[in-house]
Amino acid sequence: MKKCKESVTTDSEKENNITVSAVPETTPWASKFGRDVVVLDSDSDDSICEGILVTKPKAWRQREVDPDISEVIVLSDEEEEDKPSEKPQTIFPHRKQVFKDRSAVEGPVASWMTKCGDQETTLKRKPEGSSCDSQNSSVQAIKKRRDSLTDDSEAEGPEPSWKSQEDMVKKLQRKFPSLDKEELRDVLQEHDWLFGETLEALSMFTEAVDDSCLPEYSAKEPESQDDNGQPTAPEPSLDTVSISCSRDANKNRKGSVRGGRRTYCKSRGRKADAPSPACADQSPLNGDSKPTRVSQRQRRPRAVAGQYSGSDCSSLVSSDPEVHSEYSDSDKEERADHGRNDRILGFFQEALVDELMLIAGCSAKKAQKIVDLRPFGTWEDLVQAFHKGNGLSLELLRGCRRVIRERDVVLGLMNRCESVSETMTRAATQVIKGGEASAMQPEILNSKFQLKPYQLVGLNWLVMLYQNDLSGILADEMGLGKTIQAIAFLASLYVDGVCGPHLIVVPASTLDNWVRELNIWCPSLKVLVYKGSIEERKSLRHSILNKQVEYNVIMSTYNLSIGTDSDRCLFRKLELQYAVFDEGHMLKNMNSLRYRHLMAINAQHRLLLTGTPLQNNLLELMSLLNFIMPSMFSSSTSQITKMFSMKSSEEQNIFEKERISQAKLIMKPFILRRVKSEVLKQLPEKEEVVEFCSMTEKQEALYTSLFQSLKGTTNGEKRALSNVMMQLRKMANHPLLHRQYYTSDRLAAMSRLMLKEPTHQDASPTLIQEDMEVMSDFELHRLCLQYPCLQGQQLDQDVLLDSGKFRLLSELLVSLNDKGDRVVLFSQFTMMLDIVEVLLNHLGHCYLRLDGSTPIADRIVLIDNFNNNTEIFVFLLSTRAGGLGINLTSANVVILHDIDCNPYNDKQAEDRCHRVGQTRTVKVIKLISKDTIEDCMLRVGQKKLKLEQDMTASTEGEEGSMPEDMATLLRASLGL
Ligand SMILES: Nc1ncnc2c1ncn2[C@@H]1O[C@H](COP(=O)(O)OP(=O)(O)OP(=O)(O)O)[C@@H](O)[C@H]1O
Repeated sequence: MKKCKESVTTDSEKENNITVSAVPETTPWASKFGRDVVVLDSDSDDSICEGILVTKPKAWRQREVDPDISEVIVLSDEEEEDKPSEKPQTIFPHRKQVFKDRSAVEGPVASWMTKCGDQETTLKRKPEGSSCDSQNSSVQAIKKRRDSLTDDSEAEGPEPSWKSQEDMVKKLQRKFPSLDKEELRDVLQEHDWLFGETLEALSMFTEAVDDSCLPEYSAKEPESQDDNGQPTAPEPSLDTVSISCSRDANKNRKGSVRGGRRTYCKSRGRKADAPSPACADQSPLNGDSKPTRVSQRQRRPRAVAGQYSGSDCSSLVSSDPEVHSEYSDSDKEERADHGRNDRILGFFQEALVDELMLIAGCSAKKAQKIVDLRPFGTWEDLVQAFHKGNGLSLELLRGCRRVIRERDVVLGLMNRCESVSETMTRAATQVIKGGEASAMQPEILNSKFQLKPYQLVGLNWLVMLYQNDLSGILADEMGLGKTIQAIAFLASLYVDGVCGPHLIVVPASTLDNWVRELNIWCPSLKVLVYKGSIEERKSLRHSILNKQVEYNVIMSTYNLSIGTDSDRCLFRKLELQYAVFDEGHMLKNMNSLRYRHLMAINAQHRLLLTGTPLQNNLLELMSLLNFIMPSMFSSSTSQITKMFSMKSSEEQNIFEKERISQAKLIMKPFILRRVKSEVLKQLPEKEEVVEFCSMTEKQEALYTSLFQSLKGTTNGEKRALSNVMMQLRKMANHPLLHRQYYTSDRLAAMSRLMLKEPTHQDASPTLIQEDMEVMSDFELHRLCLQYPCLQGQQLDQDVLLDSGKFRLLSELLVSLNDKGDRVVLFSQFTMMLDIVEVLLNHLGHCYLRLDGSTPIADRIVLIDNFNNNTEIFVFLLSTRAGGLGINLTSANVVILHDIDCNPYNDKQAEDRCHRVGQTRTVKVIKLISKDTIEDCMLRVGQKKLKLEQDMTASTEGEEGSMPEDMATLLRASLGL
């Protein structure tokens, strides 16, 4: 073997991005085993494996105690790189330590761990009887960390415990029965869990009711009904709700519902006296002066009232004379009541089944019943139809109003976005009229390089956004040169006298590459890299704040820029012009702590760069939009969340399509996306091949037996299923990721042997065995290589190489090598990469390796080595560490040893080779273990990719016909 550089032994795998989604039983895999199948999905927060819960802090915080979980490993929500590594003290130091007892980690405590970056707060396995100490010490450690995190006066206060949060939500729900739990949780979160503030803010909602109204609004059927289903007892009416709400609203017509957003305004430094996000609607783009959000909420329904045709309708207004006399004296209110009922009537008359199902409590069956009962000529007809006999209740009418209100918010947002689009159209027309001059690249850009036509378009688009005081998302496909366009844009600002300071936040793995590109493309921009140890950063902060360093651009990573209170404080204080976020899809979760911290960065404008803006659902896209334009979106996040997280019963029906077109409309002004096939015609092809590998006989037997043993244990429980999936995935890839060769008897013998090692003389063999029991065969094999006393216990080479994928891979690599191809090979599992190394050594191939444990400084060196030294045949990369932002155009073959549950992660990985600079056809080979869980993952992944296609598809007839000339390109890119 010719291993070109010593590979680093990695940490145990971190499959911490897993959720479960159901796969129809009809899939071949499912039918083969005759059971429900779920597939792990990369966006979840945790996975359970063999009773060990591997979770993220947020998920753990939200998790109920699960008796199946014996141990907990809490990972960070953050990316795995560039965190200070706290090496655990274990019997086998390379293994991750675990919380022996989950009760040692309270939800909120765990949540604080997110703030500590990626430090895996873990416990040492201790002899029985001492576990208590360990638990205490872990709690101490966490508490200590928690304290240290709350030191900074500018830092947010600690979040209350999960239980207190729940209590607050419940209390609010009693007060605001029309709002659902998630919505209330959102608002509480935005108000930093200050109950009083939240209550005050919520009181401004038109839907607020006081406690005295509560019994009336409980969501239950009327006590008794007459033959027509009409309530015989006084029934809480929809309008009663609105009337008492109006009272609250009238009292509080001031400020924003989400006063918590003040935090944002405060953090915006120079914009501190600017209007709150809601007020930012008063942008020059929206010529009309905007009402406060409260009044917006009240007006919106009227603005679109009449959308549904209604006939003479009597309202469900309460017959209570007191209520009536007190509030119904306003003609306006009355008209509103009628309008509202008209719309409800119209909705029930016209909505599709899926739309009806948006109403809380409206099942598919009920929705179908409503459709069958049509037409409803009048309001009375409708009310009469909603009775128990029909399986319907009047509660559905109230629910309908909520749905209409949510739609109105989204509609209002769409209107605003449309108006922004119009302004952009005007600006684009001017750019086009400006001709060549507007298309030139900034003179301070290195003249050795020429921006490509579409990159000039991108540059102009960014300039237009800036001129219109908007932020945006440059979402070109991976490898089209987003980095370069962003640099060109900063250069153009510099030429126009806007010299910074700007901040560029990037994943650790791409930091050095960015610095290099900045230096090459625009040496005039002075770059300061904000990284290093806590001490080094402290000194940097001092220099920055005392203006002792000159710079235009500060470069930092996602973790370091918000790693500690002091880091966060720096970027809240600095008055930045632009904050650029590379791989902006990292901000797809608006509930994450990272999101909130980054949101607090004090920048006039934000620019997100991402090649995969839309990964799982429209909601993630909304999260990105909200990040860049909180002024536009923050008032609608709850509604948007609901609107875009609704599941439709049928795939791609009219309703689904409508939502996609709504999302398109909303994002249009803020997102620019081009794909390679449209703009980079000279780029060589990318060929994709799926290689279905039969498992080896032994592997197949093990897989089936594992499947059988897992079969009874799941009971359909989602979490248990995720455990099953992970175990099957491992087996489908390589049996050594499990443990079966090292039986318990063998481990008992080995643990006694271990006492011969000077390092383990005083250890307890029972504990050693206990530690060994949780290791995989491959880890144990490695242990045997490490300790002389275990020599002779190693696994044989044929066992190490016994996997279906290896059989195929061996042949494949030989033939690729013969052809002079160069390969990058990705795997999700670092341990899998370890085993692939064994194969490469066996075959004598020269290789390099990069994964999460590779020091940041070494990464660019490794990448350069690979790109420059054609002797190196294979580059092994973990999908997570090596899949983002790096350039490996010297390779022309990408092998995905195992696919990701999120196909966009695979796409990112593939495009390390398929990008500007590639001269050969790129072959992407996906290895799939035949008749295993991987089959399903592949299918589900393909489905997911469809959403992106739908979102980015041009209108009919335009596809692939994008012309190359500057003006038309610009028009087409902007969808004008
Ligand atoms: N106009 C150009 N001339 C020469 N080289 C270019 C040009 N545009 C881009 N490149 C090169 O192409 C490669 C890909 O560019 P870049 O890294 O900016 O793409 P990206 O869209 O940011 O990719 P990713 O989404 O993967 O981060 C880089 O090596 C870059 O230097």
